[in-house]
Amino acid sequence: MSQTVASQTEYNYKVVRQFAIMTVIWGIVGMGVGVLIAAQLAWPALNFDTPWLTYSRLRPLHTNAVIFAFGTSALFATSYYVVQRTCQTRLFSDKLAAFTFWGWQAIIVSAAITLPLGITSSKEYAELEWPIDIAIAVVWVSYAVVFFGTLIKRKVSHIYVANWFYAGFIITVAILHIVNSMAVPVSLTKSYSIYAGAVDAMVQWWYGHNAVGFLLTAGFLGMMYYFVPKQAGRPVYSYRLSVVHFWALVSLYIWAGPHHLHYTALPDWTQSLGMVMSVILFVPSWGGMINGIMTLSGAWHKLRTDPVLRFLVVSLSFYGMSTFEGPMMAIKSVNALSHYTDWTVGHVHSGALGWVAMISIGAIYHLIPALFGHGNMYSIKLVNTHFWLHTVGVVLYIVAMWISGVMQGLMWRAVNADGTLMYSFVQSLEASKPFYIMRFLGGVFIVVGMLVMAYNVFRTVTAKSGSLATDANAQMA
Ligand code: HEM
Ligand code: HEM
Ligand SMILES: [Cu+2]
Repeated sequence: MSQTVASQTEYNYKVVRQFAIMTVIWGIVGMGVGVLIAAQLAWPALNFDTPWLTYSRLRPLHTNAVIFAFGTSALFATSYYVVQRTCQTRLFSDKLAAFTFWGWQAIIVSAAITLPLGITSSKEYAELEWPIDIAIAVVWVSYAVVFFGTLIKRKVSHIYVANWFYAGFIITVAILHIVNSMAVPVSLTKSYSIYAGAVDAMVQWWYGHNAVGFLLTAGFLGMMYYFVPKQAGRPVYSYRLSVVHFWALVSLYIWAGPHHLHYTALPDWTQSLGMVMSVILFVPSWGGMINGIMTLSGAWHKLRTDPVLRFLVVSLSFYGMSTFEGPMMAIKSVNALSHYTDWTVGHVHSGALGWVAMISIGAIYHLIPALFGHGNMYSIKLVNTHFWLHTVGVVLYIVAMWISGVMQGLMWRAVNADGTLMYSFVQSLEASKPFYIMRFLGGVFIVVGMLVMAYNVFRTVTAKSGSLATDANAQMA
């Protein structure tokens, strides 16, 4: 406890606390909207004939809320924490850090207002209109100044590998966002991309794919390299592997975007290049996963008693699964079946709910007690309950989408002896309905888990200092 007080004066934990709490809140909101749109797909009456409640407007609200509010708040919280701890110095500027917090929250609120109103640039994961885009660029550059400023004034000579991944994520997202958002405004709420045709599509998916590679992957690998060793109480399995797979990952990811544009007007050689780079990308991805999982060598028994560690390790298994599935789906003949189907949506959520959400949830469970002066969460049992609710939910979601996705792909390509289509599109929708209900149920499990987390966090934050057990095993027994 005294150590915590000392380090609180030395480090800026306020901004970390703020982002950590908002991670939980935006997680509930973003995944709650996910459950709503999942329900709309099963029961279309839930669109209520109201423009701002229609699926088409709420779907981007979901993706923006989970990626840029939930996931990115987790990245802000953990990167600000990790960079201070590993550089043994306070953040470069408290004021600028506070600006990134309030600025980012303001951007999220403006997204939550404009998207349901139907104000959109129509570029996936970059829907926000130009005034908000400019605000994002300003906040992001401030984030870079705080992060790199802190790295520069570090008190140790070495730069810990987690910071390499956070640094790669911060720089690349800035470049992706600025290049892809270049547009000519025609009014305050409408603009047109400066790119046209196939070039516009390629820029968009260079952005979209690398948002996955650098935000949803590299950033969270930074998280992995700090929180997995910490929670396991073991050093990183191989430091050399971490550096090698960092450089391999960043230099390969950037080429793989065309796998989103197979069989389009994009030149064929570009599609093949994207395919090959995606297949090779499997290697550094698994390098990272193996390095994380092997960090548990000698600490495997802790998985039995520590649900926080379980969140972190299971997230790595999902990371391995989605980065095996992704290269496979990038092969043109496989993509011919998977594209436009729910298989893609299943792949997305094994990455998003399995990898991104689980590693974030694990990291937040590690952070909350540390930030609020406790040895542990209010209830380890409730962390365990959350772990199972989330795991069951993700499995229901992914399995439902695999089945409906492959089924859709096969139904759409089935032909009769005379060459006519065997099934109408509506028949494929009817066949999908049970799986949409199954996905909805998976989502309900997950959101209930998030509410359990919110209660546990609330009780931890408001507990009298020193009143919570410090030994996880004692609580579990
Ligand atoms: C309770 C949890 C969740 C539920 C029920 C849910 C539900 C959905 C639904 C119904 C869709 C639309 C699928 C379609 O168009 O057919 C969707 C799309 C999407 N969701 Fe989620 N979601 C959840 C959590 C998350 C999380 C945590 C993330 C990211 C960290 C995420 C990222 C995405 C993305 C990127 C898409 C777009 C996929 C694509 O275009 O292929 N979701 N989600
Ligand atoms: C080696 C790693 C990976 C490769 C090669 C890969 C490849 C692919 C491919 C081929 C698609 C389908 C494109 C289409 O048919 O439209 C796809 C979609 C997608 N993947 Fe991955 N993937 C990888 C890892 C991941 C991870 C770890 C995540 C999430 C954390 C993720 C998130 C997504 C999203 C959000 C989409 C849907 C984009 C959209 O259409 O809206 N991917 N990926
Ligand atoms: Cu991609």
